[in-house]
Amino acid sequence: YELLLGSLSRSESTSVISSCKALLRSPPAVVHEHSGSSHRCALLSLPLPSSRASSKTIDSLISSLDALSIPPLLVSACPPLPPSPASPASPASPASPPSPAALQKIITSAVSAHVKKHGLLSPLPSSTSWSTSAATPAAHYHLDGATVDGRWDVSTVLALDGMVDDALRRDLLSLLHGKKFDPERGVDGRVWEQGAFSDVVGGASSTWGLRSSSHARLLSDPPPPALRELEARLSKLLLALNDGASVTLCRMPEACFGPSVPSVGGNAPVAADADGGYCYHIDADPSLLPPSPWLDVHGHYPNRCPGKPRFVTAVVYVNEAWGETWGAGTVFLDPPTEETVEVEVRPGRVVLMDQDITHRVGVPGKAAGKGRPRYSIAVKFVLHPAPNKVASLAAAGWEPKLVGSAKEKP
Ligand SMILES: O=C(O)CCC(=O)C(=O)O
Ligand SMILES: [Fe+2]
Repeated sequence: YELLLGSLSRSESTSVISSCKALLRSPPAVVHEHSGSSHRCALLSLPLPSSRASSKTIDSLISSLDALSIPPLLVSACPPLPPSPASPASPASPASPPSPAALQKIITSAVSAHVKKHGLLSPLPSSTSWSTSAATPAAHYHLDGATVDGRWDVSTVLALDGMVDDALRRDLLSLLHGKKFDPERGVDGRVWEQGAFSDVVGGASSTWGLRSSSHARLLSDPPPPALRELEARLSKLLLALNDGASVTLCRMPEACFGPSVPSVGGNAPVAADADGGYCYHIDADPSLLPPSPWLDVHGHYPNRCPGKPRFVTAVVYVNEAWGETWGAGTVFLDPPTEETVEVEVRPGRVVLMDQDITHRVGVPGKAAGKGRPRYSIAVKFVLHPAPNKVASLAAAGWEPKLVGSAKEKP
């Protein structure tokens, strides 16, 4: 049998081979290694007696690789490939490897089958009558400055007004409370429950979280029309900011984390949460993902790596009204310098942010009243860039304010 594995660096394939050696009586031969595409791979020849034995061996091989934190993409396990249509001059031996072009073709089609099977690339619609010229930047920050792989890298926070008008904001808000309920009076107990939400793994919390039935409504497929419209506006804006068709906005697929980390959430902080109810957290970091079908294709990489999907969250503040002194803005932290910036809450404001930024939900001040919640809906996306490019979140003319380590560009 031949085994085609993807997402392998040279050192990863060395580990794969030693794992195979440990599992099989005779070690596999590396038939071919290919690194000429974004899907690195190795084609290994395994001495497997039958298809039943081979699926068992392959399962344990994959588990042992998972245990080693090596993300393999098993793209095919099949009887040896026929020799490539070689030129008549080359010897037609059955052991001769397929040509790089033939191998590339096999990999490409195996990878696209895997991508399709796991819903890793489902572009969001961008058709909407909303005009991107309505979007205006209310705040724009760069944080987390660092040289990554020889490139100066910063993360972005961009607050946009004019994306969610009053009608859309009202429809989004109505996803968070029942009909005829006045959302300014406190959370709707049919939609929210206390302690259902924690923004850090294993965190205990007395804050309000969506009940699972309300959460399921937000996550429904197709999405509620208001969410669909929000996503279409975002998608249209990002296409415009990145010169047309070169980027693709998708929901963060379930195949990244499984169902325990959903792509849509709601928040309803109240003044009573001031005593440590909300913690700093990151939403996700593609360099720290657990083993998953997503990891098998994309591997680990730093967010904003050229050519790689960028993990981005959009937070929308959906209250009917919000007083200037009521606080509750989202707080963003630059860990190396501990500098923070806060984006202020305005009804309908959208905050776009890199998911690896350390941030926390803002809690309303006493002036907001004891029980008045500040509502937000947070949607997680992956933004696929053009080949070898970093997809942009802001227009060229929208000058960022540099925060903390972002000022330290060498
Ligand atoms: O509502 C906010 O201020 C931020 C929301 C957030 O960080 C989240 O839902 O992960
Ligand atoms: Fe968050």
